[in-house]
Amino acid sequence: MPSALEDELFPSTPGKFKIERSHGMNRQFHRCFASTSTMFLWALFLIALTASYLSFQSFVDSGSRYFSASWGGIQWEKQVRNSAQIHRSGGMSVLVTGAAGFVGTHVSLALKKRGDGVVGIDNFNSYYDPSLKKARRSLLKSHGVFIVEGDINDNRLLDKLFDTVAFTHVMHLAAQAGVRYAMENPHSYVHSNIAGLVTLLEVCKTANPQPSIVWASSSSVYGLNDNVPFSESDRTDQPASLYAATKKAGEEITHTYNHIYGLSVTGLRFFTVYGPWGRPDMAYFSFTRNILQGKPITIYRGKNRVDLARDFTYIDDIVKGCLGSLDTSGKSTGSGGKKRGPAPYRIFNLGNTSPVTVPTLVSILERHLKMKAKKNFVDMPGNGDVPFTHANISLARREFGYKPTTDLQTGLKKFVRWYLSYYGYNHGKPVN
Ligand SMILES: O=C(O)[C@H]1O[C@H](OP(=O)(O)OP(=O)(O)OC[C@H]2O[C@@H](n3ccc(=O)[nH]c3=O)[C@H](O)[C@@H]2O)[C@H](O)[C@@H](O)[C@H]1O
Repeated sequence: MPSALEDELFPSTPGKFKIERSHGMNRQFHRCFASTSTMFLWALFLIALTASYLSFQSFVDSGSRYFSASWGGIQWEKQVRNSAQIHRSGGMSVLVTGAAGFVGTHVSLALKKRGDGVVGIDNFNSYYDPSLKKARRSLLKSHGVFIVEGDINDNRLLDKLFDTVAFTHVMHLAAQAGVRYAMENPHSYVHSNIAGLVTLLEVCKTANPQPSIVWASSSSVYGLNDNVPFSESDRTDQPASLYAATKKAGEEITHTYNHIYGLSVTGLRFFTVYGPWGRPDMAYFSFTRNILQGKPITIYRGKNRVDLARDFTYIDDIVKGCLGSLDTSGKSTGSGGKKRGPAPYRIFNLGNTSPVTVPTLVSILERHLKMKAKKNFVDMPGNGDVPFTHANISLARREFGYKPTTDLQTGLKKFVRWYLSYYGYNHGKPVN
């Protein structure tokens, strides 16, 4: 039996076996052997502990995934199928991504109203106030459109949706929007506009039947192009923001899937879309809020104090363009993940064809709100903005009769009416 002194000198805790005094070889050999076997036992113990920890973790992971999943189950499938039901002859069943977004809500509603089946998907992220997205969801729900809460990067969810419904079309509007925010959070653009897009295309390519895809590109792809008005054939290889670069990448990525897998693809270059239920991060929206609250607004100016201008496009015109694109999209040709023949690949500008300067936008808002703005003019910071946009829309006009009919004056009047009915005059002001 080892003595207490021995215990003190040769503690049994592995890793602490340091003391080697004047003991004989025999004893050292004995200790060494003893420590090796102890260490071996400890190693075994640690391996067993790690293994059981890992399997526990994976159990917890899959368990929490199962329990926290907001989709799946008989009731859920029933809601998806009901929402996707077509109520007109020759109608389509459309999966709308970003359905709780600005354009997504309007397009979903228009499709549903004319008798098409619509299922939405949206991740309800907090890029801007999610309560506005939830209000849009309620609006859609009241018209029989169900929005699944989930991310387009979740291929299991997308597979499940395609297992549940044979979607004829995908209207892909989910994206990280905003030109200037790309400097703050670049990875969110890669996550949604690139990784999410690829995940969606991977699912579409293997779906049977393959859906036709219409998706939101952006006027920002024209970047530093200064041919006016912007035509689809103009160069788009000089993006001025990461947002624009990810949208341009989307055009190339969708081309690849069209080329290899026979997916029918239509990319729509939207020009600064505005209107009721719009995006609070956009200038017309935040200007309205600030004017009503008596707060100053910042108006960017270009080189040599030239006013910036945008081809502001009213949401109802954009919706017509989206529906026209879906109706003329042509079929995908692949099946079983294999291309069976060439499929359409199209790109269209959806703009208004009459650019308006930002100060003019502000003066229209002042008139509708019957309030003066406190204006700060600032030189355009180098944050991704371009000086002007102007769409040539002849291609969309030729293909599906696209013809915008709402000028900025009329469109902003409708926006202000909606804004005041939704938020009231006191939006953001403390109630006394
Ligand atoms: O067509 C597009 O593809 C894009 O349109 C939209 O981008 P933009 O055209 O930049 O719209 P928006 O932010 O409303 O700024 C409008 C003008 O106000 C100026 N602006 C802006 C903010 C401000 O505080 N001051 C200001 O002068 C600003 O310099 C600009 O001149 C979408 O947001 C984008 O997601 C994308 O879809």
